[in-house]
Amino acid sequence: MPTYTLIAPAKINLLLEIIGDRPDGFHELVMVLQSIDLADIIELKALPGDQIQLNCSHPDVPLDSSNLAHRAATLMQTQFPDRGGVEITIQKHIPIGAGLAGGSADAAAVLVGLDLMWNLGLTQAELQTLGAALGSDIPFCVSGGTALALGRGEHLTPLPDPHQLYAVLAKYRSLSVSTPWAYKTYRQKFGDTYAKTSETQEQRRRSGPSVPLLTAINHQDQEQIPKYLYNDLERVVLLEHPQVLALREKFQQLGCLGTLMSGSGPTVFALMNSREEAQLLKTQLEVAVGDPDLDLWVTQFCCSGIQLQTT
Ligand SMILES: C[C@](O)(CO)[C@H](O)COP(=O)(O)OP(=O)(O)OC[C@H]1O[C@@H](n2ccc(N)nc2=O)[C@H](O)[C@@H]1O
Ligand SMILES: Nc1ncnc2c1ncn2[C@@H]1O[C@H](COP(=O)(O)OP(=O)(O)OP(=O)(O)O)[C@@H](O)[C@H]1O
Repeated sequence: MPTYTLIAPAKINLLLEIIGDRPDGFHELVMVLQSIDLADIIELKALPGDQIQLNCSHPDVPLDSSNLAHRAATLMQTQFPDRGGVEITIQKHIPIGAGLAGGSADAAAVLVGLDLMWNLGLTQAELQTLGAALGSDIPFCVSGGTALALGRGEHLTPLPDPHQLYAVLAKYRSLSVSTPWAYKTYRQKFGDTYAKTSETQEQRRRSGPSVPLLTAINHQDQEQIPKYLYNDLERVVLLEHPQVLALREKFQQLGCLGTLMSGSGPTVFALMNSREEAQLLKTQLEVAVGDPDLDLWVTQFCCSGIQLQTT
């Protein structure tokens, strides 16, 4: 049986606005999500029966049914029974608990890979619906690129890709942030400011910080885009982790187009116009911070989600 090798890009949030609560206990969001070329590699091999075997050399990645990739395989077996088992090997490159949707990207790769392996012919929308049952970032990870995400994060509208932007990523290796903790803390601190009705939630969407960013993206006004980066979760995560706030401030001092924490963090990114400028900024931050625990990457915006590796 052939091996299916899939590339699973990470995402950064160019915008994350919290509108209010939903009946299902999640938050109503406005997000602009962007795929980047930092990716996990997922290999799928058919196994007999219905066994799911998970391999990953990264010590912090669970190998049991709590792994999102494992949960994606179980979901596919439930929806499409008697198609066989699968061996999943994850080559981890996306840092864990970083705000980059590492687990979500792996789960999205398993959905796409099993669709191909079992020759199901599912549409991207069908795969995204399956993904939404597992986690709010997974639908975007299936399709990737640049997208507006509403609802819990599963209602996606593709946007023109702001091509040729580069993101320098900075994350302390020893620091991860729990997404549930970030949202729970935000609700505790700012829940009284939430829009409570569907009308007021719609008003927030039409008048919030996403408006100028979406205008700049839709008009492909490259220079304007970085000016309108916005993330509500910074209000809890940067307060809890001052060393992450310091990274954001250092990027600003060194000079970049714009800087923001991605998702629930703690990764902070800074946008630059070229790989050379991004590489220089990475080196400058390395020297300025001088902490061996700080990991840095130079990444480029990419216009796709899960891709089958053909070579
Ligand atoms: C922070 C982001 O990564 C930004 O892209 C996403 O909003 C979170 O995506 P995710 O990690 O796939 O989130 P899920 O696994 O669906 O939910 C994890 C937890 O985050 C909180 N959560 C998530 C999404 C959302 N719209 N509202 C929430 O309050 C809930 O407490 C939930 O139990
Ligand atoms: N395939 C996976 N890769 C990494 N972490 C996983 C995976 N499956 C489950 N996890 C668990 O999920 C937790 C969050 O990891 P993940 O890297 O997805 O966070 P994240 O990038 O912040 O996600 P998001 O940006 O969607 O909030 C980890 O603590 C890990 O235990």
